[in-house]
Amino acid sequence: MTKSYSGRNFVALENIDLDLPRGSFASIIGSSGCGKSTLLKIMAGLTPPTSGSVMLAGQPVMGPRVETGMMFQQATLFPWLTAIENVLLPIGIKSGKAAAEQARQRALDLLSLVGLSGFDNAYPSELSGGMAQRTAMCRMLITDPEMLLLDEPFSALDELTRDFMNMELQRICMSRQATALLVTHSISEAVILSDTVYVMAARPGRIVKRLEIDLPRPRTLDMMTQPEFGAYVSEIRNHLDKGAFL
Ligand SMILES: Nc1ncnc2c1ncn2[C@@H]1O[C@H](COP(=O)(O)OP(=O)(O)OP(=O)(O)O)[C@@H](O)[C@H]1O
Repeated sequence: MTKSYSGRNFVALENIDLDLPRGSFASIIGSSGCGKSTLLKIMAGLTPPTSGSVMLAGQPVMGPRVETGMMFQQATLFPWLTAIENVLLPIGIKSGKAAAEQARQRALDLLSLVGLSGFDNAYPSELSGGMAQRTAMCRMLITDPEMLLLDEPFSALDELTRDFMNMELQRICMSRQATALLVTHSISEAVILSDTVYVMAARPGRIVKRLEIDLPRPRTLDMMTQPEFGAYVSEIRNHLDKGAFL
């Protein structure tokens, strides 16, 4: 697949070929501007590729689909809706108010799954950054998507909350057999979560390395201290553009 931005006569993505088996977790890591977000938008059906296509369960992706859930760096909750109203929003938009009401218990279950029992009626201004991202995670999961597209979802969180959320994400993906594609700037996050890490380089945006991470599941945070983990981190670092990471 390729993507050019015609107005700028600019090749944002060149010869991108990703294969994400059902239930697998892949990460994309690369320097700023190498096209990671563009790739995710194409996968989500938010923008078309210039050539090539995206297939989801054998069907071409022609536009946004309910089978695909997305999360971004910011929680992007509506401030005038409570946590549970935000979670139910995708159901309301897709199937109407009555369907959203019927899904209420499922939304409560999801909030409880991510440790937000009792916060269903809280407004976003009453939630911490981590709690807001957990609410956004519930909003993504309420439609039971097969495919999760995650654009640096936890990068604005402190390290402890981020580690916790990453382990939650793994647990949810494993229990639902969801397929996930994560964009991240963190090498260790990519290694601890992924079955496959794709390293991208810029101008034009392309994949320069595909690395299989052969660590057992479920992954645990203490694996980060193991020599195999360190070896994966070093290998990825070697393939990244010099100076792209601090
Ligand atoms: N709508 C657009 N029109 C023209 N050029 C664009 C558009 N969107 C992105 N680009 C260009 O495509 C390239 C890739 O952008 P993209 O946002 O996908 O990169 P990224 O790897 O996600 O960057 P970052 O890590 O900084 O978020 C950049 O050079 C950007 O300027």
